[in-house]
Amino acid sequence: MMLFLSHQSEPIRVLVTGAAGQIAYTLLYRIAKGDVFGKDQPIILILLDIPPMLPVLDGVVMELQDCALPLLREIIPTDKIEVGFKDIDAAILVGSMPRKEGMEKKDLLKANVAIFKTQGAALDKYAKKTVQVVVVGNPANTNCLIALKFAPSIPKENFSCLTRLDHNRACSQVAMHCGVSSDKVKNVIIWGNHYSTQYPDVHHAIVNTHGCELGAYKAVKNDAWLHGDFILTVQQRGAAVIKARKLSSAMSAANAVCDHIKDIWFGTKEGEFISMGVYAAGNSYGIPEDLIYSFPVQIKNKRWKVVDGMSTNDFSRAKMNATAAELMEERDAALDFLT
Ligand SMILES: NC(=O)c1ccc[n+]([C@@H]2O[C@H](COP(=O)([O-])OP(=O)(O)OC[C@H]3O[C@@H](n4cnc5c(N)ncnc54)[C@H](O)[C@@H]3O)[C@@H](O)[C@H]2O)c1
Ligand SMILES: O=C(O)CC[C@H](O)C(=O)O
Repeated sequence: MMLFLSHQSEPIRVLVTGAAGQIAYTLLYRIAKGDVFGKDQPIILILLDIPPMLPVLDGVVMELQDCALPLLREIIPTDKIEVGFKDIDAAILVGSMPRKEGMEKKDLLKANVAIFKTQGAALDKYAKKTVQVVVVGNPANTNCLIALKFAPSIPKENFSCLTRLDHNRACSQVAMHCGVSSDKVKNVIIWGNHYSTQYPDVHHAIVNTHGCELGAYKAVKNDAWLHGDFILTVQQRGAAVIKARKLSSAMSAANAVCDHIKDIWFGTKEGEFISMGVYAAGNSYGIPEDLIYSFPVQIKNKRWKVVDGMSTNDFSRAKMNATAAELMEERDAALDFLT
C-alpha cells in the first residue's frame, strides 16, 4: 500500500523476515524512522512471515502507518518468498525460532537451518546481486553460512551475521566496570560464534577515562575479572535474558541490528573496528575457511575487511580455536540435517 509521495532519492527495498516477531517489532520502527539507512533514504519495507502470522502482520502494518514516518514509502506484508525477496537491496533475516529456557542448541539448529536453505535459494533467484544480507536468526553464524551456500550468484562478502549484540554487551560491561559511558569504550573484539563459546577479547580495546585513552587492561585494573566473569557474563548474557524475561532478547538485538547495518551502509569510524560474523576465507588468523566467524572488521564503501595483525596470546588462541571447533561442528550438523 502506498503511503506518501516525495521528491527525494529512489527508495531502497528492505526485507525483514520474522516481521511479526518481537525483534522485528522494534527493528521495523527504527528502520522506517531513518536510524539505519539514513535520514534522507526513502524505504520500501517488505515484511515476510509465515501464513499463520499474516493477521499479526496486518497489525504491524497498521502501527507503522500510524507512526506517520515520512521516509516510509510502501509496506508490503507477505508470506510469499517470491514477493519477499524480489529486487531487494537489503535482507535482514530474523525469522526463525528463538531458543526457550531448557531448549538445546541442537534442537534450534534442526528447527531453523532449513529456513535458511530456502531463503538462500530465494536470494539467489530473486534478489539484486548487490543485496546485503544480515542473518540474525539463531544459530546465526551457521544459518548465514547455509544461506550463503545456497545463493552462489551473490558475492560471499555480501553476507554477514550478527555478533554486534555481543560486541555491545562487552563494551557495556567494561564501561560499567570503569564508571564511564559506553561510547568511551572502543575496539573490543568478539571472535567466533554468536553462541556461548564466543570469545570476547579486550586486549586491543581502548577506554577513554577523564579524556585519557588507556588500554582496557590498564583501565579496568582487574585481570582476573577480564579473564573470568567478564567473559562468562558476555558469553551467557543471551541465556540470562531468556531466564529473566522468559523470552529471548529483542530490544537489544534490534538495536544491535541497527548498529550493524548502519556500519555496513556508512562505514566504521576512522581508527575503530567492530565485530561481525563474516566468511572466513583468506583470514590471517588461521581460522578454518569455510565458516562464518566473527572477526574485528573495518568497513568502507559497503565492503568489510578483517583487521589483520591483532596480536593473540596463548589464552586468546585457545579460545579462538574452541569457538572455531564449535562452528565446524554446527556446520557439519547443519549439512547433515539438510541431506
Ligand atoms: N544474533 C543475535 O544476536 C540474536 C539476538 C536475539 C535473538 N536472535 C534470534 O533471532 C530470532 C528471532 O527472535 P524473535 O525473538 O524475534 O523471535 P519471535 O518468535 O518473536 O519471532 C520470530 C518470527 O519469525 C517468524 N518465522 C518463522 N519461520 C519463518 C520463515 N520461514 N519465514 C519468515 N518468518 C518466519 C515467526 O512466525 C515469528 O513471527 C531467533 O532465532 C533468536 O534466537 C538472535
Ligand atoms: O539462545 C540464546 O542463548 C541466545 C539468544 C540471543 O541470541 C541473545 O544473544 O540474546
